[in-house]
Amino acid sequence: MNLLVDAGNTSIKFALESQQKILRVSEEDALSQLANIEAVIVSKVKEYDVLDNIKTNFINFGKPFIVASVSKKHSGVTCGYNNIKNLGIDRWVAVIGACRLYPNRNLVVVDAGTAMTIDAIVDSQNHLGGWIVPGLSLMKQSIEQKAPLVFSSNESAIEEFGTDTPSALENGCILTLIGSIEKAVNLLKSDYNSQNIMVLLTGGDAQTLSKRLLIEHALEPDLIFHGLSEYTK
Ligand SMILES: Nc1ncnc2c1ncn2[C@@H]1O[C@H](COP(=O)(O)OP(=O)(O)O)[C@@H](O)[C@H]1O
Ligand SMILES: CC(C)(COP(=O)(O)O)[C@@H](O)C(=O)NCCC(=O)O
Ligand SMILES: [K+]
Repeated sequence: MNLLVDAGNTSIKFALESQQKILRVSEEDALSQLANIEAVIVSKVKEYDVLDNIKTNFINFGKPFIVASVSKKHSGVTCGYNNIKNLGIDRWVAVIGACRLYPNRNLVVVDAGTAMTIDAIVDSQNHLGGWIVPGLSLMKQSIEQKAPLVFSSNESAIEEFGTDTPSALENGCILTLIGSIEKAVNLLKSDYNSQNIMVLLTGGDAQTLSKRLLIEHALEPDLIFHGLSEYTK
């Protein structure tokens, strides 16, 4: 059994993996299982103290603690970045996970976390690159911080055109994110002659976006973990 870790900019998530089967667990449960873990594989875009503790524990017992990194090619997928070192590892493992789960589709991989990232993959192995935009919370917070008259509420209505400030803000930000996903799909169709496109949504705001995305898509909350499990081979 392996421990997979997704250390994002907002939160750190854990999963246990055995023979490619993935089970999400709490930090507490992950730590309580350490003695039974053979290897730890980590995607991190930010440092967390708990990771240092796990690493020390693992190294003391002579067990592998693997920090995943981007390579030009992994599991048959070619990285589209010119300088691969600059691509976020969370994006790269999500791309690898997506290609594993949907080997016969052209893909738009959306990780709606602190930032929302979009990555395009054609011919099930050719990563073209992508976009980084502010995530939903960040987008709303940044306007609220700079414009004192703009405020949000937990009760804003779902509507196309907002009829009060919280609703205008919430719907504007969500539909901005939706618009960029649709733009990526349209670009793949028009400029890359791609058919058979699948949009995959992961990250903390995946469900919120799913409700407003009218084109074919799938929720894949464990995409990063599926990608990390390719690093155990
Ligand atoms: N209960 C929640 N706690 C924190 N963030 C949440 C919650 N529900 C939705 N979100 C949204 O999810 C985002 C974080 O998603 P996540 O995938 O964990 O990000 P990251 O991978 O960057 O750590 C937040 O920016 C916020 O917009
Ligand atoms: C774009 C990101 C901040 C997204 O991080 P997240 O929102 O998932 O925490 C992360 O993938 C990152 O730091 N990327 C490095 C820059 C790049 O991918 O080009
Ligand atoms: K993200």
